[in-house]
Amino acid sequence: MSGDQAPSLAILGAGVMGETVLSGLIRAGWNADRIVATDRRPERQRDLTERYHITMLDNTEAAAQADTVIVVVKPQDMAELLDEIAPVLRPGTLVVSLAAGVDTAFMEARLGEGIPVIRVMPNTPALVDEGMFAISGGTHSGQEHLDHVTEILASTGRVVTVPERYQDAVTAISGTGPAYLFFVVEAMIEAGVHMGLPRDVATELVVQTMLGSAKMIRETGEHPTVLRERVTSPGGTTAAAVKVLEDHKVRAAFLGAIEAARDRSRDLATAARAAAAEAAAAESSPGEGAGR
Ligand SMILES: NC(=O)C1=CN([C@@H]2O[C@H](COP(=O)(O)OP(=O)(O)OC[C@H]3O[C@@H](n4cnc5c(N)ncnc54)[C@H](O)[C@@H]3O)[C@@H](O)[C@H]2O)C=CC1
Ligand SMILES: O=C(O)[C@@H]1CCC=N1
Repeated sequence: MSGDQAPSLAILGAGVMGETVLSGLIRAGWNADRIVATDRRPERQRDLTERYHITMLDNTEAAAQADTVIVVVKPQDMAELLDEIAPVLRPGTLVVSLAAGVDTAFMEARLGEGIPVIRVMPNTPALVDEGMFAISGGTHSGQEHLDHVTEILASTGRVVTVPERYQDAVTAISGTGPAYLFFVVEAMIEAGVHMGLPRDVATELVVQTMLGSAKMIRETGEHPTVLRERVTSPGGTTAAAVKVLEDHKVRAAFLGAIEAARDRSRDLATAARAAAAEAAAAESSPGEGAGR
């Protein structure tokens, strides 16, 4: 899809997640000349240029040049950004959104006919090349677009294609998931410190236990319940600990938390549409919003 000419990829809104993708591409050997990025904060522009030697442009310049445009702003900022770049996109430019809640129908409506779009839910472990990406195509995108995005993202993690109706659940599981696991790690380290372990020792114990457990689930292919039962000696320490977790309904709390994330992802779609409607209303009566 992309030719030899630079640049072939633009990252619009290079905050936490935009930089995660950018740094992964650079680590994977992408020439910095093939990537341009944008951010509305000048200090962020300077910082990224210094660290990655990429060219920072404004949104329309970047979108007009690239074959693939990755949009990574907050859902509420998406309408404004898509409206800004829509007039300058060349036919066939692929637009890829990494935003929670923003669906392909919303993007297609703003970008117009003939612009293929792909929706992606990434996660931050892509920063260490262990990301999880779930991708879904829109009405004007085909297998070649999914393959192209898979190839780009596979340099920093695993990529699965899912029907778009799964994306809110995916957002709640793998998009938000690192935060749940960091939360558990924080709690375990605090417990170690509480019991008198030096913080660095507690951290090392917890992090290696997390990594080893994840690797064990993947490499043995065993169900996590079986693995947990193997740690649980009758009448032992694990049984005592798990009883306290069950007494505090920690499993139910996880289910509730993950459903709340799924629901919030749905709300973000509504918020993105509301922001778009508000912007349209302000444009049709420019005096109204003044002074806010
Ligand atoms: N942080 C995470 O773990 C994940 C984030 N996402 C999605 O990624 C998107 C970005 O999230 P973060 O990177 O966490 O937020 P962030 O706030 O770090 O990054 C957004 C960046 O976009 C810039 N920006 C905003 N409007 C702009 C515009 N019109 N033109 C150019 N730049 C603009 C901001 O200055 C900021 O640097 C969100 O839609 C979020 O749902 C998805 C999965 C995981
Ligand atoms: O918290 C958020 O809204 C974003 C989307 C998934 C992870 N972070």
